[in-house]
Parts: sequence; structure tokens; C-alpha cells
Amino acid sequence: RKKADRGMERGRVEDKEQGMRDSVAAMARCYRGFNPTAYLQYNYTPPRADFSRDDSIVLWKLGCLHRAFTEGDVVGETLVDVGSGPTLYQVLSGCEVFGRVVLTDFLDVNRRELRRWLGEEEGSFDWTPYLQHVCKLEGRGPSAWQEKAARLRSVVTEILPIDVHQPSPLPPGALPSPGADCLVSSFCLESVSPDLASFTRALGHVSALLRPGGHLLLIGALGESYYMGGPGVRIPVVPLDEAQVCASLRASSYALLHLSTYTLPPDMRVGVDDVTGIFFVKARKM
Ligand SMILES: C[S@@+](CC[C@H](N)C(=O)[O-])C[C@H]1O[C@@H](n2cnc3c(N)ncnc32)[C@H](O)[C@@H]1O
Ligand SMILES: O=[N+]([O-])c1ccc2c(c1)CN[C@@H](CO)C2
Repeated sequence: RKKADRGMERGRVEDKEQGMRDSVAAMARCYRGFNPTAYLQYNYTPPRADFSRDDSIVLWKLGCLHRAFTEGDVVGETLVDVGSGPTLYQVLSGCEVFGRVVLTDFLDVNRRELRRWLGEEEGSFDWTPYLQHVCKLEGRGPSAWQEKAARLRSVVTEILPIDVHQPSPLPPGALPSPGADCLVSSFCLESVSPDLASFTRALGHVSALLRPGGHLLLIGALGESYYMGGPGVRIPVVPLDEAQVCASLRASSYALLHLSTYTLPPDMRVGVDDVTGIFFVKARKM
């Protein structure tokens, strides 16, 4: 009887694990159609990136990142950006603090888009307004943006493939043994995980990249169930609330240092997703 029960239990565990593998594979298929140019257009040009509106999302995000990187507690050599996509705004403050910035993404099209800007190739996305704004936040005046661009190009040492659903998300040997000193990740985990359990597991995998005492700066979507990764490319998202984000952080042994949220003004709901709010977390790995 007990032997039969053990067999049944093993079968149930195997079915659950197969289910996890299937849903992760289905999510990877969704990303085949991801279009970096469209994604940048949807989220990083006006109205969502309108530098003349003080309630614009991008000013809020850049402000959160600037404060988090300049409070004096975030120190070290290596910063890893998890799921960079085709965007660089998330490391414009961090690049002044760290001598080594590692960008990562699941898709080669995104890694190539990052290399285009870093290699100053023509046709790459124009991050100038972002560079200028962060220079202003740093009290350097917007004319210092070329210096910041040069700094960023000098500290980005690698653009690596990553899969947050793997227990070791990065290629072996990518990081020094204690791990990165700081992780930043924006709109990645909830946008690549089929469900909340998968999101929490992915946070655990990513946390293994961070040394104890290191900091995590996490930006993500609240209450979002899908977003367009390109024309006709609908990507499912885990709808999160603040309590779930905090519970997942606790499960990965983080001490929450700061949480703030932004509620989208109605005119920034432009049909490319159903996001209602955005969270910014600064946490420390215990
Ligand atoms: C919504 S985009 C976020 C891009 C950027 N960080 C930003 O702030 O806009 C999500 C990113 O996660 C990447 N991604 C998809 N599956 C992934 C996986 N299994 N592991 C890590 N990243 C993944 C996608 O290629 C995409 O660039
Ligand atoms: O408002 N924004 O600045 C902004 C930027 C990026 C993204 C969103 C919103 C919401 N969707 C996520 C993907 O799940 C990506």
C-alpha cells in the first residue's frame, strides 16, 4: 500500500514538473516574435517617455534609480542587469557607481540592439534625452551627456544570454565567485513567468547571482496581464500586487529597504498593455 502511495506521489511530482517545463517552453515561444524596435516605440517614446511632463513614467523610473544608486549604501565592482531587453535607461545611474556592468537578455535580437548603441552604429535607438535627464539629476547639467555615454560604453564589459528559469541563469564563470555586488532588473520576471510560483522561483534563481549583502533594484508591472512585444505579439504577464512582490522578496531572503509605486495616468494607457501601476523596490540580500 505504502509502496503504491509513494509511486502515486512520485507520479504527481513528475506531472507538476513537466507542467512547469511546458509552460516555460510556451512562454519562450511567445518571445520568438518580440520586436525590439516596436517595443522601444511603445514604451520609450512619448507619451510614456515625455520628458516635458513631470508625471511621466520615465521621469519617475529614472528618479527612483538615481536615488537608489546615490544614497551611499550601494557599493562594489560588478552590476548585473537582468533581462535588459533593448533598453539602457536602467543602468544610466549605476554606470557611475560600478566599474563593470553586465547586460543580459534571453533574445539575440535584444543583445544585438544593445551592441548597436554601444558600438555607436547608425540607426540605434536615441538614448540622449535619458542621458541628459540623468546628468541633470546628478547636478552635472545636461551638456555632460556625452561624458555619461562614454562612461557607459567604457563600463559595459559583457552582453550575455540569460534564462531566469534556469537555476543558474547565466553561463558558467560569467561572474566572480561571491556573485555580483548589485542586480538591477526591470519588467523582466513578471513578463517572462507563466504564473506567480514561476515568478518567485525565477527571483530565487536570479538572487543566486547576487552576493550576500548585495542590493537588488527591481522595477516591475503591477496588475498587468499582457503586453505587446510587437505588432500582433501578445505576451502574457503575471498580474502582481505589492503584497505578492513583498512575499516573493521574503522567500528569497531579501530585506526590503524601499518600495514605491506609480499609478499610470489614463493617457499613458495606450493599448500596448494593461498595466495599472509600476513598483520600484530596493532590497538587500541577507
Ligand atoms: C518587458 S521586457 C523588459 C526589457 C527592459 N528591461 C525594460 O525595462 O524595458 C522583458 C525582457 O525579458 C526577456 N526575457 C524573455 N524570456 C526570458 C527569460 N527566460 N529569462 C530572462 N529574460 C527573458 C525578453 O527578451 C525581454 O527583453
Ligand atoms: O510605462 N512604462 O514606462 C513601461 C515600460 C516598460 C513596460 C511597461 C511600461 C509595461 N509592460 C512591461 C512589460 O510587461 C514593459
